[in-house]
Amino acid sequence: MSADTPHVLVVDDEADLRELLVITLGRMKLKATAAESLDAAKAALADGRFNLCLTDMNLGDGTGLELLQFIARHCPEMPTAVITAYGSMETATDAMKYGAYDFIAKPVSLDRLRQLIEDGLDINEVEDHHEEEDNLIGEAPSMRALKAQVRKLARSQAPIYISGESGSGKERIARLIHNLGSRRAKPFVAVNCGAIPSELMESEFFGHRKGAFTGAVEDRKGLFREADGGTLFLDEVADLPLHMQVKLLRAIQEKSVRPVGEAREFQVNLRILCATHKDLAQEMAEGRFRQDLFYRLNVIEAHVPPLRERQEDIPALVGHILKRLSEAWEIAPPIVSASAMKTLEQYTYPGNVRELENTLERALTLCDGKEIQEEHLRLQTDTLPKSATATARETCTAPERSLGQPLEEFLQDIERQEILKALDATHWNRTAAAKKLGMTFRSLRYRLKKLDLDRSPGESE
Ligand SMILES: Nc1ncnc2c1ncn2[C@@H]1O[C@H](COP(=O)(O)OP(=O)(O)OP(=O)(O)O)[C@@H](O)[C@H]1O
Repeated sequence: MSADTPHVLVVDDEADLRELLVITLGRMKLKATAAESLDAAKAALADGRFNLCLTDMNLGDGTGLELLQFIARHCPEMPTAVITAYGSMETATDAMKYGAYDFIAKPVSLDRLRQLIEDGLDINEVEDHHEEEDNLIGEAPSMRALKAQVRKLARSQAPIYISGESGSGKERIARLIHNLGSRRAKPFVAVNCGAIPSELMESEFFGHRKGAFTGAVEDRKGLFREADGGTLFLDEVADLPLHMQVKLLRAIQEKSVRPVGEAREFQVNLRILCATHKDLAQEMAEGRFRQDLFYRLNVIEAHVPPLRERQEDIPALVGHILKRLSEAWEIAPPIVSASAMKTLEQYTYPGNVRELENTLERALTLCDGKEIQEEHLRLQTDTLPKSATATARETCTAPERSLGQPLEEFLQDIERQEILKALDATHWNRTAAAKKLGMTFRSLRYRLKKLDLDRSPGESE
């Protein structure tokens, strides 16, 4: 073994398990040191440098949680995983809150153990991927703290609940956690739970067999299996109907799914991240969100601050967004006049970064392509912000059905116009827009997707 061979510390008071772990590590060509108690582990850590630690939760003279606390103080960079008794999810959750990157339940499966060790050692490589962070603009203290938290969370396998207002960047944070973590080479699958009609949800999530129901013309894998090995991001998770919450909980607990119309179960290995602009704790308190699922998903919370609380980041965001838009539009990036920038900095953005994007997109449409001036922003309180799409549509009067135009298409035009009007009037706050339109948030999300209005042009996938 060379000096570069990763060195793993194994802590367990049960001699049999300790031995099994040491043998497995040896077969993986890794160096192992075993400690039989909390004190012995502390002494080993004080003596040598380790790339990874695997610890049992019961250590005779202490607990795995105490060891995690010691590690957090003395060697926070070292990834640590815990071994828990069968079925004790609460302990596993606690351990992840104390900084463990993952856990493995007894009886220990060798395949799972190998995966756990590989993931842990891969964490050391994560540091090389910092350029990913360049896509997350924000140097305000709250954003710096969030980035530091994201770096830590990327090293863990814990489920994360990302809270924050609509358009504040929750999905972007989820992607960053994935891209910085050990699953980065595997898929990141984002699903908007509010946009899937309730009756299609089970088959969207878990897949179906051809012929399982009318319309199931071919086999479908489902999002869980598409994300296998990677990360599944459940956006607007509070919009999941209760019957799906039960099924989701089961899939997470069993780490397996059964497609509709299929007799077999399929194992899945994924990390779940979720987000909602709603207050999930309140949804739970009011009985709309299952408590058991809440605790399973919300092991650690990351909060994305609203844009109005980090106004110092606005100039950098403006530069970043205009660069992206001008690349997509194949034009040179425009300059922003000093007074326009001042207005942009002072505005409060109920729709957060997405509203800033829409504002700039509209301004870019309205300006001469060289300089964005204050009047192109339309952010004065007496003039509500509008989307570029809406501005373009403003030039048309009420739609008139042209000869031969299919009725369906004509009705969609009207639907699109009404939705854009409501979104403009509410600063692209979709909850408020849905209310204004007299429909549920879920239904609005569904229509936005259907009409291809859920993403601004130039926005990358
Ligand atoms: N810090 C940031 N730096 C650069 N772009 C950002 C940042 N935050 C958000 N964005 C951009 O703003 C838009 C909205 O972000 P995102 O979709 O992540 O928000 P969200 O909170 O998930 O929204 P929703 O609640 O509607 O799902 C995206 O185009 C995203 O790329």
